[in-house]
Order: sequence, then C-alpha cells, then structure tokens
Amino acid sequence: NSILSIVLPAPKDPVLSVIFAYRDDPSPVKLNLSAGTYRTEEGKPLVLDVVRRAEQQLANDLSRDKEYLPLNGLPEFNKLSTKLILGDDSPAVKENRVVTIQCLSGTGSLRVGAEFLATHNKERVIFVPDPTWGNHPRIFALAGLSVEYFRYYDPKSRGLDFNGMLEDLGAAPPGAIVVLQACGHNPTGVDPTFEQWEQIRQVVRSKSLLPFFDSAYQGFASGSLDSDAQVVRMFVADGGECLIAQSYAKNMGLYGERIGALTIVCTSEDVAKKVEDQVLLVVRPMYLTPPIHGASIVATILKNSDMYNDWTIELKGMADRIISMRQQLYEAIQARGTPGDWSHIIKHIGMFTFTGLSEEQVHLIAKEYHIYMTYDGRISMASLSSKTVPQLADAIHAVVT
Ligand SMILES: Cc1ncc(COP(=O)(O)O)c(CN[C@@](C)(CC(=O)O)C(=O)O)c1O
Repeated sequence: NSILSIVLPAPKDPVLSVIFAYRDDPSPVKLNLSAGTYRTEEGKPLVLDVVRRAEQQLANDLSRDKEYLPLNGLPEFNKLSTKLILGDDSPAVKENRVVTIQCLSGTGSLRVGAEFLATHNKERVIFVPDPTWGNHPRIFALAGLSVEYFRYYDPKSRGLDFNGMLEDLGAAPPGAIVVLQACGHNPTGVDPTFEQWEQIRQVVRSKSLLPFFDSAYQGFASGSLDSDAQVVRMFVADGGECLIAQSYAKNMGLYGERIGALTIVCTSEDVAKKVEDQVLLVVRPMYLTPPIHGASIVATILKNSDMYNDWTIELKGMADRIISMRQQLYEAIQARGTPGDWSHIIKHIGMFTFTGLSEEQVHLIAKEYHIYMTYDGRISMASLSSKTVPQLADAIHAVVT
C-alpha cells in the first residue's frame, strides 16, 4: 500500500480554505474579500509603474549576471532596507549594531528569525497577539518555539483589549519573545495608539521581553512610510534589542518576488557580528542564498531619489483607495439603517477589518450572497471597489437584521 496514503488532513488555515471555496463557486457575481492582496478599482492586481520602470532598467543593463548572491543577500538591498525601516539617522545603524539579512519576504524573515531564536534564545516561548495572522503560530512552532497568546482584540468594543494586553505581557517570563505587528494589524485592523505603544514599550523593556516586529505593511496602512515605521523606531531609539521582519509584498506589490529582510538590532557591534554568523548558519542549509530579482528591483527604486518619490506617490494612492473603501462601506451600511455600531470599519487601519460577523453569518453570506471572507469575519478592504460595496452592504444588512 502506498506510503503517501498516510498523509493527514492539513489544519484549516482561515485564509487558504476560503480561497478554495471561492474558486469552486460557479456564481458570476462571486466576490473574494479574503486574500490580503491589493486590487485596483477595476478589481485587478496592480504592478506599480515604478516597478515596471525598474525592471526595464535592469533588463537593459547587460553588465548584470545571475551569479549567486552572498548568503545574506544583495548588500545594497540590505543597506537600503535597514534605512527604510530604521530611518536615515538611526543611532543603532551608526553604531554598527544592526544586522540585516535579505530573506524570502515577510514569511521567510519570520521563519529565519524564529529558527535563530529557537537555537540561541534562552527562553523558547514566543507570545503572539490573540488573534494574529493565521500563519504565525505554525511558523514559530515549526521553528521549535512554543507559542503562547497575549490578549489583543476586544470583540465587544471591536478595538484593543489594552489592559488585557499589558497584563499578559507583564506576566510573561523574562527573555520571552513577543510578536508585535508594526502597523495594520492582521486580521483585526486594530492598532494601538502611539500613547499606548509607549506604555507597551515600557512593559516590554521593564520585563526584559524580546520584541519581534512583523512589519508587513510599512507605508501601506497610513500611506506614509515614516509614520508606519514610528513604532519600530520608538523601540529602537531606547537602545534595546529587537528583531524586525520586513516585506515588500504589499507596499511595493512584489508578492510573488518573495522579497523581504530580517533586521536584528543588537546591543553592540561585537554581538551583531556573532548574531550575523549564527543567522547565516540557518540560511545556508535552508535555501543557500536568496533570489536576486526582487532584491534588484527594490534596490533600484530605493537608491534613486526620483524613483523613491514616485514609489511613495503610488504607495499613498493604494493606501488612500483602501481608506476610501472604508468610508464608502461605512456610509452604505449607515444608509441601509443596519442595526449596530459599524464605526470600527472607519476606525480600523490597513488592509483588513474584522467585521464582527460570526462564523455562521460568514458562511451564510458565502452561501446566499457568494461573498467570501475568512471565517474569523476578516475582510480585505483592498478587494472592494465602489461597484461591489453595495453588494457587501446588502449582504451584511440581510444577515444581521
Ligand atoms: C501580518 C503579516 N505578516 C507577514 C505576512 C507574509 O507576507 P509575505 O511573506 O508575502 O511577505 C502577511 C501576509 N498575509 C496575507 C496577505 C497573505 C496570506 O496570508 O496568504 C493574508 O492574506 O493575510 C501578513 O499579513
């Protein structure tokens, strides 16, 4: 009998299982609000104009080859990525205590960081928000860390359970790792205020916890690269350690290029050197060296001030469109007199919003209205357009009335 017949069913991933259900729905009006990828007003994926120009420039440069990159990736890309997240005048960078390794987008950065921590961090417990991105628990568990949750989302207020969060972080053992989503929290769309982040920082530092930032949406949440990096910079400014996973999937639309970076801020240059050597011991047997194309696109754009400016304009355009979808959906729900307070839709930030719909309401909307969202009631605002907002508002009205 075949060996493969022992394959166990995969655990239900809230994002993937919906994508398959949507794919199998024959309805001509079906609407997929589950995948966290940007869509234009016409419902199409977007390749940024500045990315097309960068690729053209690269294709015309006949001096380029396809040799292996160094284990830590394209040096220019690493330097520019560090600057993008930490800012132009970061003391940590000036003191050479920052390590940046090009990784396979945000997921790869998280996994490489987790494998490094599983070997070297004395505390193997990693706290993640409740709820958090569906892939986080498995990334960290498979790396050998033990995953625990801290309270984050309050279903009643559809906002942050701030006291619960502070209490749980305050009770974490010294040296524990804490995953903090830098902006545009997935799946809830709920971010702490800057004042709340300052209190979170104080607890993290006073309890000697190790922050691991997941920065998958820099610039994509507020429309400003600097504003969406404020939280990370607030922690780095206090001289403490942290890890940061960066992704260019959303803010540069490079989903399929798998381009991101793991940055580790250490307490000294000497520690940074040792940390870099140990991280590269993770990389070499995992995928040897990272892919060259995505890194070359990013470096081409970040090192040229005109292209960088063009990028910030297109990036703000994407963020603004998502914010206007929030406004339009909120107004459409108000216009229908749908019962309940729906102001969270315009208070939330980033790609996603937790609608607050129950799992059975989500299933009902899929069955009756052919509108697909993840079972936790998350919708990707980027998947909406002015044309489809009424369809969603009608469906929400029907299932909550
Ligand atoms: C918070 C967070 N971190 C990291 C990643 C990883 O992205 P990357 O590896 O492409 O850089 C995602 C993507 N989450 C998506 C957009 C994709 C998915 O889960 O399939 C989502 O729909 O939630 C994310 O939402």
